[in-house]
Order: sequence, then structure tokens, then C-alpha cells
Amino acid sequence: MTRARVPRPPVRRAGGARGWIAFALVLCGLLTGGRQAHAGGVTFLALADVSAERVQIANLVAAAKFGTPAPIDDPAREQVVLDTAARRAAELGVDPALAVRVFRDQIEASKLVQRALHARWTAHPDEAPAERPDLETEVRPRLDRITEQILRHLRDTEPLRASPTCLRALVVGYRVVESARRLDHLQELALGRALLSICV
Ligand SMILES: C=C(O[C@@H]1C=C(C(=O)O)C=C[C@H]1O)C(=O)O
Repeated sequence: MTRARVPRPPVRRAGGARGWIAFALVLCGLLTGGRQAHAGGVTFLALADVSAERVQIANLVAAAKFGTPAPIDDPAREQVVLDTAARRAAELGVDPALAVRVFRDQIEASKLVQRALHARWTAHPDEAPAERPDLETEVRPRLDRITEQILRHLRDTEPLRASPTCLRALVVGYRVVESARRLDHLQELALGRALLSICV
């Protein structure tokens, strides 16, 4: 079914956000003298950015499922996401158990957004999206690409995750990204949920 118009979530701002994030990377280095947000020149900006993109895509997932029999919780699909993450993690030299923990968080963050949006759209049908993207052909392939990116960022941030400055650096990355991507409050909460296990 295709309705007239879709209020697209701010996923399309990603290009602009990337410019800001590159700028923030330089600025963080200058402000902290490389001590607080970095460990060996590594930051969490890229990981936080792609996690925020995943959270923003949850708006599209919610739109794809709203008014259809497709459930928000899809355990079979979740298992595919987790199995893929574990297998690719092993290939990339990332601890598969860590990858599974992180992707469980990412999945919970997505469902948090989906549940809140479905509740909002049910209560206020005039706010429901006008268009329904296709989950299988449009939305899940984007999530699959992000899986690979997240795993590579997990690999690249290994020294920072093991460092005592991990949480501080994670919050720096979180703040830069939520501002650069202009996340709404729901997405801010979800991004925090998505990143919960990074330093634990
Ligand atoms: C995103 C979806 O919704 C839920 C969240 C998932 C995820 O974040 O990867 C996977 C399955 C669903 O439980 C989806 O169905 O694809």
C-alpha cells in the first residue's frame, strides 16, 4: 500500500552529520589534547554515529510494520542478526560474545523506538507515516550493511574499550552524534540503550 507522503526521519541528514562528526573528531583532539576522548587516537565517534543511524532507521522499520501483521518482535530475524554478527566478529578478530551483547542492545534500542512510534501513531493516526517502506527489500538490507560497520568499529575501538577512559570517551561520542544528527528525545534514549554494553 502506498499513501501520499512520508515524513522521513532525519536519516537523510547523514551526509551533513558526517561532516560535523569529522569536525568534532578534530575538535575533540584539540580540546582534550588527545587524553580524555582518545586512547591511542581512537574515539567512539564512528561507532556512535553508525549506531545513531541504526536508531534512525528504526523509524523506517516502524513505518514498514505499522498497520501490517508484521510484529515488532521478530525472534527469527533477531537470531539471523545475532548469528551473522557472531560469525563476522570471529572473522574480524572481535570477541563473538561481545558482538552478540552489543547487537542485543542494538536490537532492543530499535524495538524501543518501534514500540513508542506505534503507540504514538495509534493514538494520533494523523501522525502516522503516509508511506510504507518495504521491510525486506529496503530496510533490512540497510541494517545488514550497518552490522558490518559496527563490527569493524568494535574491532577498531578495542584499545579504547579496554581503557579506563572508555565511558568518558563513549559519552563524548554520544553527545557529538546526538547533536550532529539532531536526534529527537526518543532517539537519544534509544542511542543510549544501543551503546549500553560498549564499556562494560
Ligand atoms: C528491525 C527489526 O525489528 C526488530 C529488531 C531487530 C533489529 O534491530 O535487528 C530485528 C528483529 C525485530 O525483532 C526487524 O524486524 O527487522
